[in-house]
Amino acid sequence: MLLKDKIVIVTGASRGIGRAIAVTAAREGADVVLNYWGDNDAAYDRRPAIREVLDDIASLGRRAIAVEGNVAARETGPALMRAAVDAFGRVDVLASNAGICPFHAFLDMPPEVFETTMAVNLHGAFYVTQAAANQMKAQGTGGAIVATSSISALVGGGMQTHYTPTKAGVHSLMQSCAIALGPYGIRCNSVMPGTIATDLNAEDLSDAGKKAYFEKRIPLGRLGAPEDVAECVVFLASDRARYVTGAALLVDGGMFVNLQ
Ligand SMILES: NC(=O)C1=CN([C@@H]2O[C@H](COP(=O)(O)OP(=O)(O)OC[C@H]3O[C@@H](n4cnc5c(N)ncnc54)[C@H](O)[C@@H]3O)[C@@H](O)[C@H]2O)C=CC1
Ligand SMILES: C[C@H](O)[C@@H]1OC(=O)[C@H](O)[C@@H]1O
Repeated sequence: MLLKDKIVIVTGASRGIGRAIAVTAAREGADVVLNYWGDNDAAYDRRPAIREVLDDIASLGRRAIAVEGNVAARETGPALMRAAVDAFGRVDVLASNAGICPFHAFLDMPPEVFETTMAVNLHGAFYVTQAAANQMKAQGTGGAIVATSSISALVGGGMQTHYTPTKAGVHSLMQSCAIALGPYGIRCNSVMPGTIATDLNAEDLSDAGKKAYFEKRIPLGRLGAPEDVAECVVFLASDRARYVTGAALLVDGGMFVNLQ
């Protein structure tokens, strides 16, 4: 088991990639703190989603608690660490995954859409990472932080001008944190998923032509599944990746390299 008896915090764990990370970590022997934001789940009509994740983890024989909190709020990171320590005694791994992508054109982008996307995706990742790093440093046991960046850190999207800079920022955050936290034995890496079928892009991909375009562009011939990403996060969080820090792993079925 890759994460036997590790304590893992996952942000954005009620649905999609975060849910898969949480369940995969539990399958690999971890106990898990599940962060989520009910307002976001409600926007997708999925408000009880976290209950299913708690049940999945219990059925694997591992422990989990759910802690609601908007990662964009500065106090959420420290609150997550307190909850983890109260329930399980320490923090070994953070999967900083929560994110939003409200597709919108650039020229008439409402400032609140831009600012909320920055606040959740980038500021949220910063504050939760900072809180986890302080907890791990105080424990003196090292740790691993894996952020969900994106292929969008490397390439653009005309309806994602507010989103792609947050994913480049998350990638850069992990690179700089790898330097800042290496002396404490804390490794920092990111995954860069391509197009993974989740609620986040279900509406966008309901355009059959767009979905077919992606499937054609991806050498492996299919959209990603949340579990495809989760397995890579668990690897980077595990001791198998003990000499890997500051790295970014594309998990995109080969889409990025497919020029022609
Ligand atoms: N789906 C895709 O194709 C890709 C997704 N990503 C990234 O993966 C991450 C997860 O995305 P998906 O699973 O697709 O999304 P999703 O919409 O399926 O799930 C989002 C999760 O984040 C939580 N959340 C939303 N806003 C939050 C907030 N303010 N505070 C705390 N939790 C919040 C929700 O409760 C839910 O658990 C995001 O960072 C996204 O940018 C990256 C590349 C591709
Ligand atoms: C939500 C999009 O389909 C998805 O998000 C990303 O980060 C990927 O680049 C895709 O564009």
